[in-house]
Parts: sequence; structure tokens; C-alpha cells
Amino acid sequence: MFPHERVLIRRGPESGLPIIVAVHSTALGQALGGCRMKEYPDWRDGLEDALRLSAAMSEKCALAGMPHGGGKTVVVTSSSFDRTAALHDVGTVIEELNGLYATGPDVGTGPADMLTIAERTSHVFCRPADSGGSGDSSPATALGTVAALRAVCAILSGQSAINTTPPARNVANSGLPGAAGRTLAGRSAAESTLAGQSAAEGTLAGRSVAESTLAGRSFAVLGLGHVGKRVARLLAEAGAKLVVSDIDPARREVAAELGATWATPDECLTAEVDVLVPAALGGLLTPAVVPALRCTAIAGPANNQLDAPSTADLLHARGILWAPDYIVSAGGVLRATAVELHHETPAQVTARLNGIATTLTAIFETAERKGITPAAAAAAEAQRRINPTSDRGEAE
Ligand SMILES: NC(=O)c1ccc[n+]([C@@H]2O[C@H](COP(=O)([O-])OP(=O)(O)OC[C@H]3O[C@@H](n4cnc5c(N)ncnc54)[C@H](O)[C@@H]3O)[C@@H](O)[C@H]2O)c1
Repeated sequence: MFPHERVLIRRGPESGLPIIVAVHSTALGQALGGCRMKEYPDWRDGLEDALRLSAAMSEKCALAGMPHGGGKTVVVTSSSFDRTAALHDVGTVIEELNGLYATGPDVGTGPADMLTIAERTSHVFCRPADSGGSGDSSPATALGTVAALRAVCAILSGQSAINTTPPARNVANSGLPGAAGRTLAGRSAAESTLAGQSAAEGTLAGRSVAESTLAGRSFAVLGLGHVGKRVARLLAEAGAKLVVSDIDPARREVAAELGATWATPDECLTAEVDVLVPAALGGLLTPAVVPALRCTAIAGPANNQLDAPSTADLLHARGILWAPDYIVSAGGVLRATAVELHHETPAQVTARLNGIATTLTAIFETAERKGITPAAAAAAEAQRRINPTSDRGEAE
């Protein structure tokens, strides 16, 4: 079955560029997904990206408890092109869908570009704050990431009922704090709050996730950009021990400001810490990297951390707890849509961000109970929520 509901491929009337809008699913509501502007070897590579990324957005929205499905826009650019014309074309094509899909920023676009798209369609979010939009998404992404890190640390502290002996833990890791003893202590599936996204905080074995402490835990934050530096700051404020890195040497100032240990990217990646926090680019976790890791868990905002789905199995075999990135990084889109599309109150938005911890905890528990990876548990739960009908495929 063709899994996407709609795929529009147009030659932009103003720019002449290929404009691709893929709507994967509207089973849970209007499809959402950013607008990527990028050069590709061939426009079909852009189509492939749009199909893959829109499907991933469906999973992200479903697991974030959002009343939305997944979509994506790809503009296949050339070395020189008329940006305004291309953005107008994006708006024109999205308008054809009559609200089935709304777009926001992605690689190659930012909040200011959303204003240009808004000259052709109202189905756009994440406009600048001074233009009535929700503004920069990175503070909310950082808050959501820290909520996820609290859930991970609760498990490492044994505050959750999860308690497993990793099957193939590397000797170098065995002395790490929190390395031992994660197992499900008999919580029933009903006790897991997979659907509890609206709860202000999750509970782990009767204790609030918020009670779990980040203080004294060690983190390696790789990438100190918009999100990474905010995550590092929040962790430092909570009393965590930090190793940080960025390819940009100017970011060393952030390390000094936070009292963090500065490291090269390779040192940071393989630092002996409780949690590795990938906050730079995707594709970081590969079969070559996994044996060198010395962390107990990995949870960060970087998109597409695994080079391939099978790398989740390698992490699992090493006993490294991997938090699916599309759960961890959902804070930005959660806040943008809650504010701009659903006009929710700040308290409701905060509850949604904290709900990331609830969802992640439940995914870990399900994975443990079923003897599968968190990646597999997350994919299965997303699928269960989306429950696509089989007869909606339609390509134009
Ligand atoms: N900004 C958001 O709201 C948001 C939302 C969801 C996901 N994400 C993802 O989170 C990640 C970070 O986003 P951002 O907005 O902070 O991006 P950013 O571009 O502001 O920061 C990325 C940082 O990583 C550094 N970097 C790049 N390659 C590196 C390497 N090999 N080693 C070490 N550092 C490296 C860069 O110098 C930069 O400082 C990205 O993967 C992004 O897709 C961001």
C-alpha cells in the first residue's frame, strides 16, 4: 500500500523550482511538517526526503500527543534561485490542500521565511514572535529535552521500576553510575501512561519524575547551538556535571560560563558519563561508533541520530538506553502548534512539554516488558495511535 495520503509535485509557477509537499497522514488531524530548502543531486532525491520525513513527522506528532499528522515540504533548490519566489510557490502549493497540511521551518528555512509563505497561505506556523507567531522554537525544544533527561535519570537512579542487567555491557562501562540494575518491576501495561501526554508530570513507581534529580549526574552535551547551549545551561543550573563540545571553538565560552569541561567532539562522544546528549547533527550513532561509547544512556534533541534503524539494536546489545530522538526533540513543535494553532495557555504548554517525560518513561517500560528496543516500542506505539486506514493512498 502507498502509505501517503497526498503527494503534490509542482514546478513552482514563480520560481520554476520543484516544490514537493507530502502529506503522510491526517488520521489524528491536520498534517504538520517543516519546509526544507536544499540542493539535491536530483529532484527525486528531494521527493524521497519528503516521503521519509513526512512519515517520521506522523510518528513524532502521534507520540507527542498532538492532534496532528505528518507532512513535509521540500524545495529542490539550485545554486542560485529567487528565494521569495520559491517561498511564494510553497504557499501556493500548500493552499491547494485547503488546510490538510501546515508548514513551519526546517533545514534551510527559518521563522522569517514563514512570513513570506504566509503571503500565499494561512497554513503556516512558527512565524517570528513580533509578527504574532510563537517565535524561536529552541527554548521549548531545550525544555522538552530536559524533561526527557529527567525521565532517563529517574530510570538510572532506580526511581522507576525499570531494572535490567544489560546483556553485553562493555567492561569499561560497568562501573558507571546507574549502569547496573534496570528492570521492570512488574508494572502492568495499564499502569503505563502512554496516553498520558496531558499530564503535568509522569510518575515512576509512584514517585513524580520531577522529584528525580539531575544534580550530580554527568552529561556530555555534543553541540552548543541554539538548543544545546540551553540544555547545558539548564543542566548546570540543576547541579549536573558537564562535558561539552562543539566544532565551533567560539562555543568554548559557554563551557567557561557554565563551569563545564570542554572537550573535542570525539572526546565528548566517547566520554564516560551517565548520559550522552547529542545536540548537533544527525547520523551520529553508527555501528563504528557504538562500541566506543562509554555512556549509560543517550537522549538528546538532534534529529535522526541513528544512521540506520538497526543501530538501535546495537545500542540495546551494549546495554545503552537510547531515547528515541523524535520523542526527546518534540518540545519546539509542541509549543509552536499549541500556541499558534490551538491558542493554549502557558500552563497547558508547560504540561505538554513535561508530558515528554511521561511518554518516554512509558516507552522504556513497554520496551523492557516486551524485550524490545525503545525504538521498536516507540514505532509500535506511534503506529497504534495513527492507525492509518488502508484505502487513503493517493498520488497526484
Ligand atoms: N531548534 C529546534 O527547535 C530543534 C527542534 C527539533 C530538533 N532540533 C535538532 O536539534 C539539533 C540542534 O539544533 P539547533 O537548532 O541547536 O542547531 P544549531 O545549528 O543552532 O546548533 C548546532 C550546533 O552543533 C554544532 N556542530 C555541528 N556539527 C558538529 C559536530 N560534528 N560536533 C560538534 N558540534 C557540531 C554547530 O557548530 C552548532 O553550534 C539539530 O539536529 C536539529 O535538527 C532542533
